[in-house]
Amino acid sequence: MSRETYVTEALGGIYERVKAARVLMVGAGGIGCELLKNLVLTGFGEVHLVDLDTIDLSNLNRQFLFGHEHIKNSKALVARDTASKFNPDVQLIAYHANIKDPQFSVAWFKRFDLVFNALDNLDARRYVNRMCLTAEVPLIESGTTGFNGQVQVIVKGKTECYDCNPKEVPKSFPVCTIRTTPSQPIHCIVWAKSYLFSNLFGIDEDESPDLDNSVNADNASEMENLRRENSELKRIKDAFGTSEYTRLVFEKIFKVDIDRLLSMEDAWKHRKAPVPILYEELQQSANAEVKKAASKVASDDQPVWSLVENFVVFKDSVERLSARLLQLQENSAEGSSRPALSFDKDDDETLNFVVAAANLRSQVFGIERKSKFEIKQMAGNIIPAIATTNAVIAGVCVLQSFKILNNDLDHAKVVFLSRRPERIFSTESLQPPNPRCVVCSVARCGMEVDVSQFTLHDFVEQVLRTKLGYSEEISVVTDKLLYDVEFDDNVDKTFKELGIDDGTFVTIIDEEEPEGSTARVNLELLVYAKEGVDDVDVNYKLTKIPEIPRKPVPKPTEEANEVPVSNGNVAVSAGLKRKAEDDDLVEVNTMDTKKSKIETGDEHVVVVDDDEAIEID
Ligand SMILES: Nc1ncnc2c1ncn2[C@@H]1O[C@H](COP(=O)(O)OP(=O)(O)OP(=O)(O)O)[C@@H](O)[C@H]1O
Ligand SMILES: [Zn+2]
Repeated sequence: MSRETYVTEALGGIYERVKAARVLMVGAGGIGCELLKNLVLTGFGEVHLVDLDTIDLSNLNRQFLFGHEHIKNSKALVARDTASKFNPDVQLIAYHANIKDPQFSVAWFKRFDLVFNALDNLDARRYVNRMCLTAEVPLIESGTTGFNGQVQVIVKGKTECYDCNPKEVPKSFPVCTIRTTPSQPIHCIVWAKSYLFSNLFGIDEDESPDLDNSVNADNASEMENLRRENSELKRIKDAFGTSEYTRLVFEKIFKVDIDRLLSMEDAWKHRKAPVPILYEELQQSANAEVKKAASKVASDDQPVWSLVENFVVFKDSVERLSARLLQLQENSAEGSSRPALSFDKDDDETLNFVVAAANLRSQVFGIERKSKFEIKQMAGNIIPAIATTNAVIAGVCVLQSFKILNNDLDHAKVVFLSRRPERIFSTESLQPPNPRCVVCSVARCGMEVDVSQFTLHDFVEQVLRTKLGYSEEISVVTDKLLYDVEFDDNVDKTFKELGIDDGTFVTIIDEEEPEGSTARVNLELLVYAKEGVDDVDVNYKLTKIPEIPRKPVPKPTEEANEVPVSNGNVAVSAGLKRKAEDDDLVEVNTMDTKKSKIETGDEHVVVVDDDEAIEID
C-alpha cells in the first residue's frame, strides 16, 4: 500500500490539486508547527516556510517539531528538517527571516497558490494581508488565544480582508489610576513594570505605551504632583550604585509618596486610604523571619510571597539590576546612548523586581497580592497557549484550504473555536469586502521609477496632478506622512532619500470632497525600483492607469467605525510576543444548524452538516 492510498480516498479529486500546490506558511510557532505537519502529511507539493525566530525552551510544550537539542536554532530550518522526514515527497523550503524583508516581494508572493498565516502579532498579519491582496493570492489567516481560535479565508475582491474590521488596540491605563488610586493587582503590576522599573533602570514613564499620560482639566494638578515625584525619584538616582540606594528608593515610593497621597484627604473619603510601609520594620522582621535567601524565595513561583518575603526579593532584585546597569554603563562607548534595561517576562531578575514591587504596593493599598506565576502572566500579558487549540485550528486551516484549491469559495467559512459546552465550533459565511476598508477597498497600481533620481515633487506634479488628476488636497504616506497640502518640506528629496525603494507601498489619500460627493478611495502604489527608466519624456512608468472610484457615501453611524489609515508598514504592535489583544477573537452567536446523531460504540458523535466539524458529546 502506498503512502497515498488513504489520502487519495479521503480527498478524492482534490488530492491532485493538493499535490500540485505551492503554498507559503508564515510563522513556525504554535500553530505553524501543527500546520506544517498537516501540510506535509496531506501531501502539499511544495511548502515554503518563513520564521524570524529561534527556538526557546518555553516553546517546547507545544511546538512539537522542536526538541531540547534545538534550543537557540532557527525555527524555520529545524521545522523543515523535522517535518521533511514525515513525507519525503514534499518539497520544503525554509527561510530564517522576517516576512517583511524585501526579498519577499510581491512577485515572490505571486508564485504561491495559497498563503497561510500562523503569526502572533498584528503588524506582521497586516503586512501579509496586504501583500496577498496586492499579489492576488488567497490567504488563510489564523489565531488562537487560550481555548479560543479562529480561521478566516481572505480572497481579494471577494471576501473581507484582515483589516476590514477595526482591530482593538492594546489597552493603556490612565496614569492617575496607576500612580494614585490603584484598586486591582493589575494596576500595581503596571506601576511596577511601566513606571517604577522604567524610571529606575530603563526608559522614562512618558515613553511607556501602557500609560496614558494625557493631561486634562480633571487631572492637571495631580499630574503636576506626579511630575514633582518623578524629579524627586530622579534625584535619588544620584545615590545609584551605593549601599544606601535601595533604602532610599524604598522609603521614597512606599513611605514619602504614600504620605503625600494621604494628605489629599478628599481622595480617600470614598475609598480605602493607603498605609505606608516602613523599611526598618520590614528589615527587622526579615532578620527574624526569613531564613531563606532571596534567590530561594524568588525561585518559588507558585505560592504568594509574604510581605517580608516580597521585601527581601525587592532589595535583592534592586541590587542585582543596579549592578547590571552599572556594568552596562561602564562598558558603553563614549557618546553612545545611555544604556538601559528593559522588562522581559523571561528575564528572571526583571520579573522578580516587578513581582516584589507590585506586591509591596498592593500591600500599601490593601489589594490582594499575587504569585510570581500569576504576575508573570499579567505583566507579560500572556494567555497560556494551548497545544490542542493550535492543533485544532491548524486542522481547520487545511480543511479551508481544500475549498480554495477546489474553487469552492462559496463553502469556505470563517470558523470560530471556543470552549462553549453546547458547541465548540461556530461558523460565519464569508462577507464581501467592506467598501470603506482603506486596505482592500483601494485602487492599486505599480510604478517603475529610478528611485535615486525621482523626487517627491516629480511624483506629486507629474504623476498625481498631471497624470491622475488629483487636486491640491492629498496626502502621501508610507510608514510616515511624506506630503500634504500644509507639509511640503520633503518635495525636493528623492524617493531613495525618503526611504522609498523597491517594494515600498506609497498610499495616496484624497482629501478633496466635492460638493455632494465623496473623496476618491485611497490609491496604493507599489514601487518597482529601476535604474534609468527608458522613456525620455517621463521618468516613471505606471503598470496601468488605475481607476480610482469615489468612496461610498457614509451612513450616519459608519463614520465612527472607519478603519484607521495605515499602509501596513506602521508598527501597530511593537512586541512580537503573544499579546492578548493581538489575536482578535470575535464572539459570535451560536448558529442554528441541523444536527444528526449517530451512534459509535458508547460515544455520541454529533455531525454538524454545515461544515466538517465533528463534536464529541
Ligand atoms: N514578521 C515575522 N516574520 C516571520 N515570522 C514571524 C514574524 N512575526 C512573528 N513571527 C513568528 O510567528 C510565530 C508565532 O508563533 P507563536 O504564536 O507560537 O509565538 P512564539 O513566539 O513561538 O511563542 P510565545 O510568544 O508564546 O513565546 C513565531 O515563531 C514568530 O517568530
Ligand atoms: Zn479590507
